[in-house]
This record gives sequence, C-alpha cells and structure tokens, in this order.
Amino acid sequence: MTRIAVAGAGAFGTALAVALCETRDVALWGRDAPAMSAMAQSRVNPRLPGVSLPAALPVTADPDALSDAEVVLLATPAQTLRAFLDDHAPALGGKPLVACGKGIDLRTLDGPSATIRRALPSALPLVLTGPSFAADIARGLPTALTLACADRTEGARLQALLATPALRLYRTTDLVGAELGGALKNVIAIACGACLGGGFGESARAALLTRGFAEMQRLALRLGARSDTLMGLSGLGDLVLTATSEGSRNYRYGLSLGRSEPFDAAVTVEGAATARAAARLGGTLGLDLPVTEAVAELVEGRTNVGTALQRLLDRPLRAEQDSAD
Ligand SMILES: NC(=O)C1=CN([C@@H]2O[C@H](COP(=O)(O)OP(=O)(O)OC[C@H]3O[C@@H](n4cnc5c(N)ncnc54)[C@H](OP(=O)(O)O)[C@@H]3O)[C@@H](O)[C@H]2O)C=CC1
Ligand SMILES: O=C(CO)COP(=O)(O)O
Repeated sequence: MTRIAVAGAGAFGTALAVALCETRDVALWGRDAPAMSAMAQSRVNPRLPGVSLPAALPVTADPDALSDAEVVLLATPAQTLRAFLDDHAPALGGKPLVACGKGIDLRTLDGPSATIRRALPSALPLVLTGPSFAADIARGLPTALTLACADRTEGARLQALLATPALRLYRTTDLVGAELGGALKNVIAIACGACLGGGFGESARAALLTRGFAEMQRLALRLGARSDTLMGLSGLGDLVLTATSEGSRNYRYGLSLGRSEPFDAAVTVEGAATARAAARLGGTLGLDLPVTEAVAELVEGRTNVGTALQRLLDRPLRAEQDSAD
C-alpha cells in the first residue's frame, strides 16, 4: 500500500513528493492523464523546471493512488479544493488529509480545514504551511514548516511521517492560525510587490509589511487563531519570505500591478482571490483592514497603486497597537 499520496501535480505537490520519496512510499497524483503520462516518461514536470523526478516516485492520474493511500496531501490551489474533495470523496473519506494550499475559498469564505470538514466530515484535517518555495524543497534545501492538527496524537504521528532530514516540521493544534497565516501573507505580499513595482521604495514596503502583519493578526485572532501561531513560521516567517522575494508569484504579481504591466493569468496567485475573501470577512466582522481592502480593489481593477497608497497615507493618525491608547 502507498502510505502517502500527493494530490495535485503542480509545483508544490511535485516538490513535496520529490522530497518525501527519498524516505517514504509516495505517489504523485494529477488530474490530467496525458500530462501525467508525459511526466512519467520525461521525469520532468514543466511546472517545476530543472527538477528530475526520482525513478522511485510513481506519477499517475489513476484515482486508485488516492484510495490506496493512508494519508493524502492536498496540493491544489485553494479555489479548487472543494471541487477536488467533492470529485474524490469516496477515496478520501475517513483519512488524514493534509491541506498544503494557501488561501480562503472566495465562495464560502472557509479556510482549507473548514472546507475539508464540510466536504468530508469523516476525514481528519491537517494543515501544512510555512515559508517554502517549491524549488527549494525539491532541491533538498533546508526548510522549516508548521504542521497543524487538532488531535495531538495524530499530529505527532504525521509530523514524524512527513518530516525529512532537510524538511523540519514543527507541530501545533492551531489549525485556524496556521492556515490563515499562510493565506493572508499572500495578500500582503501583493501589496509589498505593488509598492516596489510602483516605485514607492523599500521603506514604504517595510511599513506595508508591518501594518499588513497587524491586519493579518487582527483578522486571524478574531477568527479564533492564536497570536503565537501568527508570530511563527506560518505567519511572520512566510510573510518575510513572500513579501521580499521575486521567487514569490504573489510578490511578482504585485510588482506587475505596480508597474502597470500584464501578468500571465495562468500563474497561480492565491492572494488575489484571498484578498477579496479577507476583505469580505473583514467587512462582515466590522474589522479595519485597509491594506487588505486596497489589495482587493487593486485586484478587481477598482483603483491603482498610487491612489491606493495615498488613501492609506491619508487615513486618520492612530495608535500603533490595537490595544494601546
Ligand atoms: N509553489 C510554491 O512554491 C508553493 C505553493 N504553495 C501552495 O500550493 C498550492 C498549489 O500551488 P502550486 O503547486 O505552486 O500551483 P501550480 O499552479 O504549480 O499547480 C496547481 C496544480 O493544481 C492542479 N489542480 C487545479 N485544480 C485541480 C482540481 N480541481 N483537481 C485536481 N488538481 C487540480 C493543477 O492541475 P492542472 O495542471 O490540470 O490545471 C496543477 O497541477 C497553492 O495554494 C500554493 O499557495 C505552498 C507553498 C509553496
Ligand atoms: O507560499 C509560498 C512560499 O512560502 C509560495 O509563494 P507564491 O505562491 O507567492 O509563489
């Protein structure tokens, strides 16, 4: 029996499968049968160029790879997670399902763990998140991630199963904090990219990163997250990586918005839909999320970077901390 299946043969799913197959029994599953059979032949995934797929890694579009697995890693983009779970419910029910995507479903405003719970109440949801570019993981570079599971015993078991010598996993029981840290940092990364792309400078980016982090905490804490989770790998750690590196697609998308340049619509940019979802959540909860709202407006083409930044500067002066007077 294959112990682990990775569902979603994009850059991240492929990287995780490559890393895990050194020490574990893993299969990489993708929905596109011709693409998976080309990948099986060429041992290369065009979504993760420069990485050879080890001979020991089966790559397949056969749904049996999902039903045969003890644990399934869900590496599809957040906006497609619900459809994937619905399509494969009989194969996935009752299993630990590890959500690896970073986003909030725009239709339901659910994070990945609630999406799993709603679609498959018998499954055990986990969240794997934190600062990690797919290419780094696939190359075996040192990486540290957070694995969240409400059940401590299962969390510890999966932590041992999914860690590798180079991929160090820390565990937590705070699913909401872990998934919101990963989802919301993408929104702030877009803001930071737009700032740099628009020529507003690194000091302004540092301000946006910091005030954006305050917004991440404001929303996440209100939704039940723990503050220390946001201060960890899944929040601050991933924000620092994503909001400062052109390795990030969210950051590059922001750069292109700032430069008024087109951006390839086929590239996965989770923060675009998540900005809109988070702005809606903030509106419903009566929270002040000005950076998030600005990104949602940018994504929807309702403002431009210069106007959005000026609006942020024009806001009334306030205390830095929400709790301070
Ligand atoms: N890339 C990275 O460095 C990292 C990515 N992540 C997260 O991982 C998630 C996936 O990103 P990434 O792999 O980079 O994205 P990619 O764009 O590289 O790939 C997305 C993959 O998801 C597949 N997919 C889309 N919809 C479905 C569906 N309904 N059923 C099955 N498969 C589907 C696509 O298949 P098809 O080709 O057929 O469309 C494609 O293989 C995102 O949430 C991202 O934030 C997290 C950490 C790092
Ligand atoms: O989540 C990531 C790094 O931790 C990948 O970021 P992008 O999706 O912006 O490329």
